[in-house]
Amino acid sequence: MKFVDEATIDVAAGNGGAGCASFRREKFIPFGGPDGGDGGKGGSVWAEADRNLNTLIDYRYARRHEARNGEAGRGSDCFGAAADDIVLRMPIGTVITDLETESVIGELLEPGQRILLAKGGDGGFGNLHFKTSTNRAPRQKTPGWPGEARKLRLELRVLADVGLLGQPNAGKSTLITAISNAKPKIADYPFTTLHPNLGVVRVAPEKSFVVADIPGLIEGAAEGAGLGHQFLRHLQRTRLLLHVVDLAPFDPEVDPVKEAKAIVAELKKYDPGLYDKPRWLVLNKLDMVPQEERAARVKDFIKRYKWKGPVFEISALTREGCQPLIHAIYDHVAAEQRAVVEPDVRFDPPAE
Ligand SMILES: Nc1nc2c(ncn2[C@@H]2O[C@H](COP(=O)(O)OP(=O)(O)OP(=O)(O)O)[C@@H](O)[C@H]2O)c(=O)[nH]1
Repeated sequence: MKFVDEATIDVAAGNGGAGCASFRREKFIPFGGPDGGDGGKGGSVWAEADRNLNTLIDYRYARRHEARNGEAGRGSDCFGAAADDIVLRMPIGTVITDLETESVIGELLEPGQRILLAKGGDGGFGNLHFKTSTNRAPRQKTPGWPGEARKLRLELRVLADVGLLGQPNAGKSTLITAISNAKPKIADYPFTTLHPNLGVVRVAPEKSFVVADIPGLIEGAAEGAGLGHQFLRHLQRTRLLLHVVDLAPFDPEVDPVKEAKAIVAELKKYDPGLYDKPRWLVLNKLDMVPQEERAARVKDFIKRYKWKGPVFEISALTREGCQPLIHAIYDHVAAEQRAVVEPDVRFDPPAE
């Protein structure tokens, strides 16, 4: 799966229709007044977020999108018809940038959200418009205004619902592979995650969420040493962070509590927004801990780490404990989604 999906398109709104200069010409009315109508407005071009789309691929082929011009005004007080707007449907997470000014026009974040890409030109004035008490037979009319035209870059930032945080080698890639459709590169040496791994986790046919690795978030990342900068942006809408901890480090000198604290300190320094997200602890590699020692090891970790939030004990390798984890994640993500959608639902208080 390609992480960033991009396309460049041209959009052109319609021009406004020209105003008309005309005079009433009727039998028995010798000096009919002006009756030239205004031109119609040109169609505008909009982007609209559609939750059923997940790629910009169509825009790599269909690159030019033009709305129609407004109709010209006519005599007999006829105003030109406005042209219809056109609406380009795009996936949620699309960022739209004006290529000429390099400024971001907007980002589609919620289903149904619309962003104006190019405004249709207003219609010109017909001579009807210029009639005054002193000039009863104006011949003026104005052409329609031109519609806006722009060259745009569309960039899809996949918005992960869940971000994975953890020291290199904690088992993040293995966990993503265990629970999702992603096939990240896994190696038993640190820093294998050079690209963010993304996976769709399907809990049931219509129930899924997106999980993403947060790569290279290592000590020093906040100063720019890590690889995470670019990608952390994509995690801004993440609803939950899973902090994956290697509970059975290969090197006995390594203390998982210290490691965990270091990562979280880094996160706080780098991105307070992400730091404030709900965070769950995922204690990994339990298959490496003898059965009889597990409970004590987990208890000791939680106590020394002073952790009060949710804890999951898993082995990403054997997949033990992964099912309860993904169901809990789904419930959390779905509840948060409802919370986002709910303000749209009107609630009428009962009549007194
Ligand atoms: N025994 C055991 N080994 C695991 C488990 N999860 C991961 N590993 C191993 O730990 C090593 C590192 O795992 P990765 O999934 O690559 O770790 P990561 O956190 O993605 O590491 P980076 O990509 O370097 O950030 C690999 O050799 C995995 O096979 C587990 O639950 N049990």
